[in-house]
Amino acid sequence: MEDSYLFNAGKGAVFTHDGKNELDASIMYGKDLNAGAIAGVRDVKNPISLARKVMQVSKHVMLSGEGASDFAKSQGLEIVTPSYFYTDRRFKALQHIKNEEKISLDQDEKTTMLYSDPDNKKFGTVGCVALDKDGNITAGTSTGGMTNKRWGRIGDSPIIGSGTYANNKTCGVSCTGWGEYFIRAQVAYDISAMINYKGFSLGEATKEVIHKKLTKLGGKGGVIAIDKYGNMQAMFNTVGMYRATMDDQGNLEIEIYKGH
Ligand SMILES: NC(=O)C[C@H](N)C(=O)O
Repeated sequence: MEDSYLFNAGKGAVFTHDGKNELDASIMYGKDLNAGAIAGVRDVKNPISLARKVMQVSKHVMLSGEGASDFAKSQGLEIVTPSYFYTDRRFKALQHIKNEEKISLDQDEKTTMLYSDPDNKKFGTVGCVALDKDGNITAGTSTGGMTNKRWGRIGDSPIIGSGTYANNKTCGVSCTGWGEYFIRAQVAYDISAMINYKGFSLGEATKEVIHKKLTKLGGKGGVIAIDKYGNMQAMFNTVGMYRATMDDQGNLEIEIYKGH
């Protein structure tokens, strides 16, 4: 999905205020709670592969910027020129937001960042949660962040517990949405904690965190999640969220708007 220009991750990522693409990603393994994350990377073709290397090869959990790129090179990952990530559609979205910013200077900056970009209403971050036959859960998330971000802004996607979390005892979660709120609500970890400490089902936990906690804060977005029994859940408070599930028989379901 990072290689598809349609999603806000890898190729097709949104633009920063300065017209650059800065990529964030994270991955977590539920068996041993090992995790890897990278933030603000500009030249690594597949950010999620780099996050995975951080998890598997380094002693660290999170690397950022040029240091993360240096580590990618040392691991032989594919490096691209920053222009590889460019797409017209995303660049136009940045111009659109900047124009609106000029028109409505009195508007709250955060509101402008989110709502004046039509594409951003669907966010477009990519995420994956999986349960294997041995009961191991993995969660991963990759994103370009939010259009018009600046000052090295980092969202929830590379933050373990906010945008990504996995624990074999409970569930795996990957988030998309307005990152600042997902960080403040610790969305991914909180869903796992509700299952762990309160005995909630996956459905109850995702509903509580998205429709009560996050919504009350004013946050917009959603999660995909899978629990240790293989139950799958997509919960969001936006109009739609592109998602697909596949069971152990290979049955594929693809949905965009609210479920039936
Ligand atoms: N597109 C997204 O989902 C944005 C991401 N959650 C962020 O705030 O960086």
